[in-house]
Amino acid sequence: MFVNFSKMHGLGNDFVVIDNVTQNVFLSRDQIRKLADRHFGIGFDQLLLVEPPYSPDLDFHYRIFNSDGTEVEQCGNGARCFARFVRMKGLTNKHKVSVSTKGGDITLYTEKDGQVTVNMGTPQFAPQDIPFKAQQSELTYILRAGEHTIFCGVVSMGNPHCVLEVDDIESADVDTLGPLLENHERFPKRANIGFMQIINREHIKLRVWERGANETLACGSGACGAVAVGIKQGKLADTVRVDLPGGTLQIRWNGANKPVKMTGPAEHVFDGQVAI
Ligand SMILES: N[C@H](CCC[C@H](N)C(=O)O)C(=O)O
Repeated sequence: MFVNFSKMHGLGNDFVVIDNVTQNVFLSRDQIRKLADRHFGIGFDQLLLVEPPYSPDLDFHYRIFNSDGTEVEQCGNGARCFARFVRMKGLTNKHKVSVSTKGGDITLYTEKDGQVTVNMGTPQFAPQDIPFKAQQSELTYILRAGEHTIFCGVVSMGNPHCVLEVDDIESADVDTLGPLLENHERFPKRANIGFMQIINREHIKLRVWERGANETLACGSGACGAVAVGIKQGKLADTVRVDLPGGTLQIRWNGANKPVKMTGPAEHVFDGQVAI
């Protein structure tokens, strides 16, 4: 069977996007892992499936698979590419697209300048909503990881995020602490690990060790989670520039039960066909 796909990226966080509205594609975990391989396959951080809506008041359903083959709840950079893909492929002519995901419904707005704004929903901090093992909700938690004592914030953007504040993003020990914390026993579904350097109240630098994908050049839900944690801790303003290794996102959150909004680019690289 041949499957048509588009290769896309959001700030270097790269995706294979498959139209599963006009195609009928089923991929096993092993097939996804093989396609994700950057030498033996196509190569991507995540694979995105565009599917028909599950209810009449939505435009599409959106499934997300990490390069390790696990299906996950949310992908912020992928959502921006999703918005561009469905218009590029003529699946819709709407500028505002409502999409259901495993982690909740999101709304995608394609701006006139080609940037995409995503309403990522309301951040969740209750331990049981992350999920995260804790007696009660705290602004900062203390975790033992190997010989390290880690102070972190924890939040769900539909998917779980652990956010550490670091003094210098370049020297942060992402390769050691990332996998240790991703697989920490207090995260029953593992977690994405954000390393945040606060430049000022309107500007942070961020690196993310992603659950199921290792460090990526950018993580949209991770940028949203880091800003939400920083605002809740009283360290950030309600609109923040987030500089990631792959580029810059603008994140806005007015607190409490308001949604987090993310604005950034979505790029199409090439179309292809792959035998599965
Ligand atoms: N690794 C994430 C999924 C992709 C998130 C990231 N690529 C984004 O832009 O939000 C997880 O397992 O929850």
